[in-house]
Amino acid sequence: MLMSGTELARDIVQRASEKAAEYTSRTGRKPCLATVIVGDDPASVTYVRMKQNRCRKAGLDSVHVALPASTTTEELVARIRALSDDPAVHGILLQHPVPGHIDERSAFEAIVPHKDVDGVTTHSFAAMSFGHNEFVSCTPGGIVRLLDAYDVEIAGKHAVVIGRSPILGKPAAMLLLARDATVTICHSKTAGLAEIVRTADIIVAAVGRPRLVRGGWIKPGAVVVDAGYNEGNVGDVDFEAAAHAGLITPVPGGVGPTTIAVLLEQTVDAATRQPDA
Ligand SMILES: NC(=O)C1=CN([C@@H]2O[C@H](COP(=O)(O)OP(=O)(O)OC[C@H]3O[C@@H](n4cnc5c(N)ncnc54)[C@H](OP(=O)(O)O)[C@@H]3O)[C@@H](O)[C@H]2O)C=CC1
Ligand SMILES: Nc1nc(=O)c2c([nH]1)NC[C@@H]1CN(c3ccc(C(=O)N[C@@H](CCC(=O)O)C(=O)O)cc3)C=[N+]21
Repeated sequence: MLMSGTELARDIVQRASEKAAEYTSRTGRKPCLATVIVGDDPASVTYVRMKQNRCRKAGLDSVHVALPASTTTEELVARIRALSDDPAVHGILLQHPVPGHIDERSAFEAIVPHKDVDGVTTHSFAAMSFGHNEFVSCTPGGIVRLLDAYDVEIAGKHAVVIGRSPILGKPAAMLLLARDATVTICHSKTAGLAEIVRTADIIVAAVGRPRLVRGGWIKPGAVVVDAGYNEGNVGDVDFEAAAHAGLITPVPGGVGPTTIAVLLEQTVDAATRQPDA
């Protein structure tokens, strides 16, 4: 009934850390992830710290760039370009969302594609959409890995993705489309959300509203992926009311750990592929 992200993440991280160790014995260096955060939203600071801890445990290095909320687009782009040019950095993650006055898209595009281990650039998005095997957006990539690990058939199924953010909803929809799902993307302007969700075989909740998805919206036997991660460790799905789902991810222990595992895996792959490897 439960799709355990914790278990899947353990396997992915285990393999990534073995590859990291090989890389280190070959080059004398560790794969290195740079994390960039703008402003001091406490939740974002927590996620970034979590990512750094996981890196360390798996034998990766991480460097952190913390910028004030008043940072301009130009300043942020310049910092990210510098990381793109820094041979000691193999992967770059810019924490979404950035403060509203910043052009987030320009900042993402300053990540050179071969360091885009969080899969946020236009290049990576296009590759995902065409089903090419490059860096995927970590959370959506983790979601598809979870579905595969639990033998969920995707082709021909109706997948309803709620949310269309550049790091989650939109790329999740493209990955599911590339796997031949029939995809509906819902967002804040969607009319009749409950009725649409009721027709879903696979539901991906990616909004950031605690318990937005009610039990009555879930078709019996549907597969429910709750990517929401809200204050108090609650997801976007009313978990207690979803006992009739076929499979469901818990929060915590579902999508979150898988996301970080994919991030580490892609950082190791980035290091391995870079010219000096
Ligand atoms: N576990 C993990 O690894 C990750 C978890 N998260 C979590 O997932 C959630 C979403 O994150 P993120 O994508 O970054 O959030 P954003 O705030 O960037 O995007 C939220 C999306 O939800 C849509 N939305 C808002 N309200 C409604 C509504 N009432 N009905 C339908 N759609 C709505 C918005 O629509 P519109 O576009 O119209 O504004 C938007 O597309 C958060 O809880 C976050 O913490 C995020 C990333 C990774
Ligand atoms: N560019 C970008 N990429 C992201 O991937 C990204 C981002 N921005 N902005 C913020 C969100 C949030 N996010 C989480 C990752 C892991 C957990 C996670 O592992 N949670 C644990 C709980 C951990 C705990 O609280 O102890 C779990 O669900 O089991 C949660 C949230 C990634 N995000």
